[in-house]
Amino acid sequence: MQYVSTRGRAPALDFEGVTLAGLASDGGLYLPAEWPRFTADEIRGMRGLAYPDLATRVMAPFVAGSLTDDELLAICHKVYGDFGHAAVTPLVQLDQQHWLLELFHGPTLAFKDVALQLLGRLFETFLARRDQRLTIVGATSGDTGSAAIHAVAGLERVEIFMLHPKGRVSDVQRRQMTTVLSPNVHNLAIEGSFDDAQAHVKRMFTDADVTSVLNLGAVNSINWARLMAQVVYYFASALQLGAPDRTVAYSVPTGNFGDVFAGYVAQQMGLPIERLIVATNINDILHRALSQGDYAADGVTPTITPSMDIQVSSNFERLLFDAGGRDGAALAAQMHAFEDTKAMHLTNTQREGAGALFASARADQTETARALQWAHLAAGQVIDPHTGVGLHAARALADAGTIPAHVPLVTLATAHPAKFPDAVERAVGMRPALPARVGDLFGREESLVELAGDYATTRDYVLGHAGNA
Ligand SMILES: Cc1ncc(COP(=O)(O)O)c(C=O)c1O
Ligand SMILES: N[C@@H](CCOP(=O)(O)O)C(=O)O
Repeated sequence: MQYVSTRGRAPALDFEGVTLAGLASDGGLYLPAEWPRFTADEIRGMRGLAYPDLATRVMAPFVAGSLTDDELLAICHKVYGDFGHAAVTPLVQLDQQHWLLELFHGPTLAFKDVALQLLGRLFETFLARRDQRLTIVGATSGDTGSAAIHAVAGLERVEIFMLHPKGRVSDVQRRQMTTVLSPNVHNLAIEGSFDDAQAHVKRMFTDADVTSVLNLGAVNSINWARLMAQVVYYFASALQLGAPDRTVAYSVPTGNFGDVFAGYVAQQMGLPIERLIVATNINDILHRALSQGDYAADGVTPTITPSMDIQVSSNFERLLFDAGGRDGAALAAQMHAFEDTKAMHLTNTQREGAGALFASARADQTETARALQWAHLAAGQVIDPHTGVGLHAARALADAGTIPAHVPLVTLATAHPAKFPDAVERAVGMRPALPARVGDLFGREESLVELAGDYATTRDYVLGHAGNA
């Protein structure tokens, strides 16, 4: 399998190459040159497979040429054998139509573990093959950071610098990052928003002062391998609900557009997905883009769903490229104009390409709290606020008839409620306890460095400290 950049100028790479490269050298994001497709019979043949076997079946076409099926299967067994639930990503029924897909049974209690645990193993495998080291720079609004740190802490060939917006992640999220005291882990709290942190990270990949001395790698969803691993749970859940003989709809709490783009990939591969609902909080650039065609970032407002406090949404570029006819040069011009003005209009082709599959909705804080209350009272489930955004959108679009009543509607439960205990307690009157597997988080020592919000400060810190692990 070969991968091409959304901006059309970086060299095509194989799976090993894109996994280690992260961002393409032209500033674009890598995508498979073409979508592998399963027939209905092939999908039917996946019914009943255990998660590691299913994961191997779904991901095999993407890794072809870089890993054999046996190598991939061995990695999947190691990774998913350690999850806290035998089903890895269990489905929970809420009522006749609504389901939750619990994605938080990994080590750091968020959906990010499903992909990042795998990515850590892939880094190990490919770096050993090449006898290389990797310096990872990443940005997090709370969950990617801890999942990535847990995936690479202690790895001999990898060092990680993780940027988070100072004071804008929950205490549990921060401690899950800063209490990992491994010498190859650096936590940087920077002034500003997640968007600022993400912009610094992307800039480092195209900054010759950095790339001439460091072999940079990415753990954010700009890295294709992240999205590939997330495609699997769409297959796992849809198969349980009757696919390929029945369509299924999903509501996906969205920030960087990675998780929902993985749903788009599943549909391109032949999974019968009725609709993908893009659910945003009040930082609703994606809802505005999909409903009105205007993609305009106007500053981030902190909310009770901090992981989704994002306005510049990395993976939307992948959708604009694919749905817009895969014209790299045109997209590069569109993205450069957006970088200058922070606004762009979607073309008709892009709107039509996206409109057939995607619907969108936004939830304010009151609506989010009401969704938590409904899940608790009507279905006995305590859910996290990000999942609440998704559930609000799911119920709103089902009530409006956008999703027909006979179509099962799955909301992705992206984090464990104990990661956001204050917001959950305010909404439902009870404080969710941290599962025993995260241990004594509040009794541990923290280590982090606070930095000013400008690019040069972050870059100089990384250059000054890389290689000292
Ligand atoms: C708990 C939670 N829900 C939802 C999201 C949004 O996912 P994505 O950025 O893939 O759209 C995030 C962050 O990415 C998250 O941490
Ligand atoms: N919500 C994310 C933001 C980064 O998203 P990613 O999926 O691109 O890594 C977080 O929790 O850090």
